[in-house]
Amino acid sequence: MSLPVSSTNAGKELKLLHYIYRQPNLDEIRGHPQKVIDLIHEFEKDSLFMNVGAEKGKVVTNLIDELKPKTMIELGCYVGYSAILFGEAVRRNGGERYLSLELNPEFAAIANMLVELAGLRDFVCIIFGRSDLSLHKLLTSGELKKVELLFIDHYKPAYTTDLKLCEHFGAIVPGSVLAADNVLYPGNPPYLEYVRSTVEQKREAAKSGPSQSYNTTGMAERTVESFVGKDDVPTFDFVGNPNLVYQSQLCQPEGLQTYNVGVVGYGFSAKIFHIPFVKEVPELKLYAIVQRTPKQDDDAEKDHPGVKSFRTTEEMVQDPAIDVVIITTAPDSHFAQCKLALEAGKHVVCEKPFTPTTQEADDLIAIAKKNNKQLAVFQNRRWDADFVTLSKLVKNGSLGRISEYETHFDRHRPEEPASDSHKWKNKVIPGGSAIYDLGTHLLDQAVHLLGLPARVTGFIGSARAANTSSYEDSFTVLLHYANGTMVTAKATVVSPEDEQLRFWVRGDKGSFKKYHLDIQEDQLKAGIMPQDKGYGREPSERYGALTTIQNGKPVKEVVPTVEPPTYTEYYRKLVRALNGEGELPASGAEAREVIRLIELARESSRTGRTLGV
Ligand SMILES: C[S@@+](CC[C@H](N)C(=O)[O-])C[C@H]1O[C@@H](n2cnc3c(N)ncnc32)[C@H](O)[C@@H]1O
Repeated sequence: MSLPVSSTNAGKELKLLHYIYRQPNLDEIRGHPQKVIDLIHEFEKDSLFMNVGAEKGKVVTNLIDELKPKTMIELGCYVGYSAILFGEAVRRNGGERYLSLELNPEFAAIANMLVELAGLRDFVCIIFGRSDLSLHKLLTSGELKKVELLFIDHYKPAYTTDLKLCEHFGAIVPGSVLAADNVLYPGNPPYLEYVRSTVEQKREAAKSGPSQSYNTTGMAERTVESFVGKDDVPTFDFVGNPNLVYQSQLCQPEGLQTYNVGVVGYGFSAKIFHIPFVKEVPELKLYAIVQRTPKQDDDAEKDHPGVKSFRTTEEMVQDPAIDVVIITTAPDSHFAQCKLALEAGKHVVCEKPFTPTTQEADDLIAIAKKNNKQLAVFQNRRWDADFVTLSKLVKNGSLGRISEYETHFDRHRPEEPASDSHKWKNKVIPGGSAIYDLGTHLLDQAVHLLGLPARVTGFIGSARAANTSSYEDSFTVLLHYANGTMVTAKATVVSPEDEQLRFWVRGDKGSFKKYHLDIQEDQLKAGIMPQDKGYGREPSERYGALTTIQNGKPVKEVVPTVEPPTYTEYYRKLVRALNGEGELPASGAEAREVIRLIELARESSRTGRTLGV
């Protein structure tokens, strides 16, 4: 039997280890599990870690306090967060040991060091290897006779097979308690079905014998392929003990507040940029969609059974069950739609560009305030992997003082779009044109990273030879900063390049150059969803390069694009803000500043003057 090679490399996990072990007060941390946990929380703010986390952790520590197990086992140790948190609770409750099973040798090694630092080395035992092999050894050697409390948090398809393994060896006894994470998100229908089946149902199913493969029904492809290769099979084929009866209880972390979401519009933006991400966040429930004219092959009701369907926003906002309204219609409708939703007492997420004018943005901000509702704007490109990578380089000083920040959104589409094209993106409407469409992304990123400039110069127009509609398809905007930094934000439709330049940022210590637009939009268009394997991850041939001067000579190194939290982070952050636990992912007030810069750039372009902000 071969040991599957884990596909995860432990880059950020190793950085976590360095971060913790480089703390100047290491001696004060040593022997204090909670201090190690706090440092893990502190470090993981910027990246995505797989820890069970504080809220769900509390559900399990409450169980430990109640059950006081002598031995507790967990499947899936990762870097040891739960082993430290739960190990300490088991020890505090008079327990004897905590066994933690982990497949990935790097994670197991990191966890060992953190457990040691937490002072739990003699209590928590991390067993490296795949869980079925480790469990088999523990059960057949007699080392583990019965399961008191089992925390299941590893490879989702193995939840049921590992449980059956324990059942087979008689380790599940009356009083055994299983705590399984992630059964709702990302979801584990076969496990839930198994523990909720009656004895009769299980006996019936057992007649066909062991399945010899994992049951992955209802699981996302990324879930099935994570940690192990997609062809992985369980090592043992046990039917388990169909005579056992489980009491199944769903434990939501205390205070898990959920929000019903209504989406206005059912076009590209709703389908690609909002609904898939709303569905990724457990606290958000896709509740309703406004689609003015459903068609045979384009019907929200059919695509999302069980989700309410409305024809108008007016009707939808009357539904008292809706908490958050997402506006995905064309920009010239944003003001009216946002106003309607805010005045009906809903929180609002407005697609970018926020509004055609600063005046409308200010009015909406005031309406939100008056109604005591949150108003956010979907500046999702703050979570582009390349922008997150660049931001890290700027913030950690790799580039030194930034003198030039060049940011592009160029394509080669020199032909004028057909006049019957229905896309607002090719029409002359308030809030239309490239500067509103693409400029909002580029300018928002620049302001998010560097702050507001002192002055603006704009050149806005069409790069196409034929432009009968007068649609402004291209722009160059210069942002002049008080400290001398110059931002050049450009988008054009005439750029016959094989690789389009995305960022070129130069400072007195280094220069970062990157080609290609972030991969998420293309993946979404190709049907690759946030839960799919590889979503958001940039292939290495698209990585950017950092050039620094060493010994008087330029030295170039490839900078791997970070694994981004993806656009899902926008909605996670929104939930935290709605819970009163942080800032909005991008507020109306922040988006208003971008609209102001656009207005100034347009005026500058019209008058040929550079304007103060
Ligand atoms: C969600 S993480 C566990 C998080 C951890 N319980 C915590 O809260 O800190 C899942 C872990 O399970 C490990 N894993 C996946 N499949 C496994 C298997 N078959 N046996 C043992 N560990 C496995 C992965 O390498 C990963 O580290």
